[in-house]
Amino acid sequence: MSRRRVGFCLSDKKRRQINLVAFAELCASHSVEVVEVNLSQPLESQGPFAVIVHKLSDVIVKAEYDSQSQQLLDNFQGYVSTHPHTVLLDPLPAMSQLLDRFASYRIMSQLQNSLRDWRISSPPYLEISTSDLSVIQQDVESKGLSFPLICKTRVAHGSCSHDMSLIFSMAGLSEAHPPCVLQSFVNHGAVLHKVFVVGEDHFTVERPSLKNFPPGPYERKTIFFNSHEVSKPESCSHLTALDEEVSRLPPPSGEAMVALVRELRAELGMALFGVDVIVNINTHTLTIIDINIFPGYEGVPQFFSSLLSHIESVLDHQELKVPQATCPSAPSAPQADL
Ligand SMILES: Nc1ncnc2c1ncn2[C@@H]1O[C@H](COP(=O)(O)OP(=O)(O)OP(=O)(O)O)[C@@H](O)[C@H]1O
Ligand SMILES: O=P(O)(O)O[C@H]1[C@H](O)[C@H](O)[C@H](OP(=O)(O)O)[C@@H](OP(=O)(O)O)[C@@H]1O
Ligand SMILES: [Mg+2]
Repeated sequence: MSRRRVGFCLSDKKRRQINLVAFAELCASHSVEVVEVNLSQPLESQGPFAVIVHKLSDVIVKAEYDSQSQQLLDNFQGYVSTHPHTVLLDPLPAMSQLLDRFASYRIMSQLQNSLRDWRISSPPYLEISTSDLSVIQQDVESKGLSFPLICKTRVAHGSCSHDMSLIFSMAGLSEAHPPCVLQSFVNHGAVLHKVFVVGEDHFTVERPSLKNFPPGPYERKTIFFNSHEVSKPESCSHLTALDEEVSRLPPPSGEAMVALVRELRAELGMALFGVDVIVNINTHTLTIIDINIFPGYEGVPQFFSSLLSHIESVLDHQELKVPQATCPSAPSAPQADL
């Protein structure tokens, strides 16, 4: 059995998106064995694994309310804690924090301090846990949020996590249903810059995005939309078509993206993530609006080669660190709970 065995644990949607057979063939030519992990079977008998690449966000979110998903997660965590040399891409605690927009927006907000020289910021936002309208309105006022506001669910993954709304007035805040975040909307000319990170590499891809709106507040009905209607490569709707032509803004500089990705890698401790950046049409400030776990990497033809390169660097590091345990067979002392 190859010492360089890599397990893949993907959601059905992700499995349809990634041609794992083609990736396994590429890996085989580099003496890396790719194995699909069946989460509903004991991992011990499917292992050993030097690395496990996974997107368990579905399971983690469902485990909150579904015992079968909790069982799958326990099965996975049981294997991980008894195989400390198996490297996860990415670690479960790091992934879990990005499932919560309260946590990920705190990270984006803190990044402003270390990226100030690069004129990289993130919009003012509020964590909403109350349905008391007067409290929400006071907080919007006191925290200096500016209308329009974009309202997003606290949970950042799963079926309802992409349903959002644009709120234009204080009265419209009655449609902000907790737990959610309110984030100042930043006019950016309907162009989104998706930064896809794969280990030491990153790739920036332009995407359609929400159009500009006049600064508020003003009486206008709340607009409800799904983010997957506005920022996919083929997205084209009344929400993404500019009402008036604006001069195209220069894209974020390569150096600024290098600085952003370096800070995010250090902060998150992750290898597979995406960050959404827009350019403020008034200040030309680079504005971080979202961080994603293991995104789709659509528009990144180098994804497979970059992923393999990162996996090989992890395997080489393991072989340097623990030569005999690259592909651990004997479980070691259990690790602290995740
Ligand atoms: N503060 C903001 N200012 C302006 N536009 C925004 C802002 N936040 C989000 N948007 C717009 O809404 C879209 C979806 O927002 P966001 O990326 O947070 O949602 P999401 O569901 O996490 O998206 P995905 O998971 O597909 O990246 C963005 O691509 C952008 O077009
Ligand atoms: O267009 P992208 O690659 O950004 O689309 C991603 C999206 O950003 C989110 O990361 C989705 O993940 P969830 O939030 O978990 O739904 C990705 O869905 P996935 O099922 O492919 O992981 C989109 O690809
Ligand atoms: Mg996004």
